[in-house]
Amino acid sequence: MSRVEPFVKVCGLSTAQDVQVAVEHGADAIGFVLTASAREVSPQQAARLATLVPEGIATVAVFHSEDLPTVLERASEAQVGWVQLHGQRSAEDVQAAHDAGFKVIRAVRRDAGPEQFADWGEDLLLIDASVPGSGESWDYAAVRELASGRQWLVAGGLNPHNVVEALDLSQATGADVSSGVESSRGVKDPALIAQFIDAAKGH
Ligand SMILES: O=C(O)c1ccccc1N[C@@H]1O[C@H](COP(=O)(O)O)[C@@H](O)[C@H]1O
Repeated sequence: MSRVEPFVKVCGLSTAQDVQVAVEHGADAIGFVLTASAREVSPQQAARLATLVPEGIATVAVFHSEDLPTVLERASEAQVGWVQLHGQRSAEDVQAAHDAGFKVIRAVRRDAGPEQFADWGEDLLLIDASVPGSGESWDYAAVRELASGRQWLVAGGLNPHNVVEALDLSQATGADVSSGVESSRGVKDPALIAQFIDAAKGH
């Protein structure tokens, strides 16, 4: 039985080689972490890396607890098309990012209250482990009902070996990875990036 090809985002990239591998293997989105993290890059670094990403592949600036004006300022400097908002957010934040010309991934924790899974106008919902970027896996089937009918990405503890099962269990639209394609914390492994995308896309 054929299945729709999932949307694949690879996050926390900081080198040209990693971006090129992700692009060549068919990633749909490339994430640059612009918040405190082992993967943090400056908006200027992100802007340089974003020039390597062809049109049609989303460039995403990832934020945690920064307020919206800071998010918008840094994302503009990084010249990305999307922002990914973790932390305490509101529908007004999503609207403000849209008004500034960005598409929005709104991230919620897998154990968030049901109101967090409602449609706040975001372009994609992302359902993640309790601590984003920690490599922590979870019961990917648990939010299937809550997220049913939404366009959403499953994240948290994914790697080339479990991504297909996670997509099947969760019925998510796509998958997002960081730790699972690293050789050590914050250091991406190009071979793992390629394996992850190939596995997710069924190549
Ligand atoms: O990757 C980070 O360091 C990070 C920091 C702050 C907010 C989000 C972050 N990454 C997101 O976390 C998941 C990936 O988690 P994992 O490492 O694969 O378990 C993904 O949504 C990233 O965009």
